[in-house]
Amino acid sequence: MTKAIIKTEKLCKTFSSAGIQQHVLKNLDICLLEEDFTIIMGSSGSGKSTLLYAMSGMDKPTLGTIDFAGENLAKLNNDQLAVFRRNHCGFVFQQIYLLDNMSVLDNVLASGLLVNKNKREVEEKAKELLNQVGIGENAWSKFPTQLSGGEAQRVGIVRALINSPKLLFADEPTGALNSAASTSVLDVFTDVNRNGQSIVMVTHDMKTALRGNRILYLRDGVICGDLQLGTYSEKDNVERHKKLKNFLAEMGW
Ligand SMILES: Nc1ncnc2c1ncn2[C@@H]1O[C@H](COP(=O)(O)OP(=O)(O)OP(=O)(O)O)[C@@H](O)[C@H]1O
Repeated sequence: MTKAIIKTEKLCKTFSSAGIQQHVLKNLDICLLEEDFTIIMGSSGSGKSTLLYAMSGMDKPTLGTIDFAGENLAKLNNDQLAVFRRNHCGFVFQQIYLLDNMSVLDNVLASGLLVNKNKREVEEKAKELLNQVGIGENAWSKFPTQLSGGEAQRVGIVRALINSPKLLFADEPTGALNSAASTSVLDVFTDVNRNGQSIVMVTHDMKTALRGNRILYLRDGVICGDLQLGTYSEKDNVERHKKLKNFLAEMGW
């Protein structure tokens, strides 16, 4: 049976500013499964990024618990959380901040060596992953400013994967890319998920959402829809598109 990778119970997040409280996440009980490619959708301001940050331990919940692969995140102090994130989470954001003064390969190695001190092993893995996402040897010594947006994002994905995270978190990873670059980046996510990597991704984009096998819809801090789409395949895209479109229409998207 597939195991849960994340389980939240009564997860709440409230922001306070100028004496006003905003309840952004409201009593969320969510279970994400290993090897799933879960998509989080919802209108702007519904709490998607806040949920992603809470589940990854980047931000602490106001109330409730998060169990991440058997670890209760509430029991970890800030330093332990930082180590936990480094060892078990990968992050891909809309803007990829590669270090401009380092080559492509060194950017990836810098992250890998934080966890594994064996440079030969890390380098081998970095090269394998770079090849896997279509960043060939001729690009390894390039600097980030010499890359296209899509290439930089693919390097960002490799950097996020170098420490074999249990879960890859992505927040609008194709938001800044044109259509062709976005497709090549989505193909990478599809491939890594097919290799067993669990992914949870926030997106506003239907084409991106179609890559997931499960769609959670967040409205006003509450999960109000949960669609099983089945595993992505290039073949049944019309059917998937129809199913997702109907679901989103029901959600009032
Ligand atoms: N650090 C913060 N301090 C105060 N309010 C915040 C903070 N982070 C988020 N919020 C508020 O929480 C609400 C939800 O924000 P969040 O970024 O999670 O929404 P979202 O669904 O990801 O939106 P979008 O699709 O526009 O990115 C917003 O009203 C936002 O202003």
